[in-house]
Amino acid sequence: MELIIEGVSKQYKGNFYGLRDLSLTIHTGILGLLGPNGAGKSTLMRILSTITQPSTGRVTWNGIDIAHNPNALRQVLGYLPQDFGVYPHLNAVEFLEYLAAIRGLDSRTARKRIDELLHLVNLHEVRKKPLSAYSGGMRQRVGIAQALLNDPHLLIVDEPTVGLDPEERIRFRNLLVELSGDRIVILSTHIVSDIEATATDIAVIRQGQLVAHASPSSLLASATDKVWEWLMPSDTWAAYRNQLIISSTIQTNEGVRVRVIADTPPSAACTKVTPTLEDAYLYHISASRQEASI
Ligand SMILES: Nc1ncnc2c1ncn2[C@@H]1O[C@H](COP(=O)(O)OP(=O)(O)OP(=O)(O)O)[C@@H](O)[C@H]1O
Repeated sequence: MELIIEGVSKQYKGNFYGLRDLSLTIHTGILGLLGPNGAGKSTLMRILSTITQPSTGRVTWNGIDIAHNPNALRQVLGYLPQDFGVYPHLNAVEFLEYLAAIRGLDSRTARKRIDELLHLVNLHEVRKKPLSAYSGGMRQRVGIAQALLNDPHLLIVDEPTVGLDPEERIRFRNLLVELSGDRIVILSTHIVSDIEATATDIAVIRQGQLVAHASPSSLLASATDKVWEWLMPSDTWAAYRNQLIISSTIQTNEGVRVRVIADTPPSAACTKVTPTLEDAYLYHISASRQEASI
């Protein structure tokens, strides 16, 4: 299984770009697609799910250009869009049966598959309740179930954990790991912890361009020697806050403990610390921002 994105740009009306010359090759496993708001994640997801076409460049699925033959991918695609809506008066079984019928599954196959999927997403016990009674996390799990109706080879989930509480977020992450198996899963998010424990590969995008593409361990390694901890008095902190790239701050009894991203220590008082994935993400985003401003 291979999804190749070659020099893809998406230009919207008014000379706005959603993507700019983005190239990426994706294989089996979970790709975490990380980027700040407006980076182009949804634009890329919509292109990969054949909802929209690139302005230039091409995407191939196992060698087939999806602009010329979208059905080759659609048949094996599962997609959970960012703004997934449900019919609140239907229950989970009715809703999934409705979607299965639209997608042309025969009713006997659909019933069996829906029963399996409701067990998988842990909603079997509440399958007869109207969806209006579901929590946000439960609705997202219905969303995943509908994306899996055709047992897809490519599963795309766009910012699935927005609005979920921490427990539901962890449950959703674990579900994605269970599902990854022998398929490509693309998980778009701006929350680093969503992909920390799940992704086999991470792509970072900013302003429509690819900033980094690596395994989580290589991404972590790329931020080695670039993360510093600085304990400074609370009244000094205000003078620095806009000059530094800050990964986190913790107020302590001794002052403010600041985690700073920088190529060299910003003060002799700093100590080098081991990077987290969040630090590495911030390092790549800020490096690309600096490059763009030169
Ligand atoms: N239909 C459109 N017309 C014009 N510009 C658009 C359109 N859709 C997206 N954009 C612009 O393209 C850029 C990328 O948007 P996109 O929604 O793909 O980003 P994103 O990374 O998914 O952001 P978020 O995390 O906020 O959802 C943004 O600058 C956005 O304003």
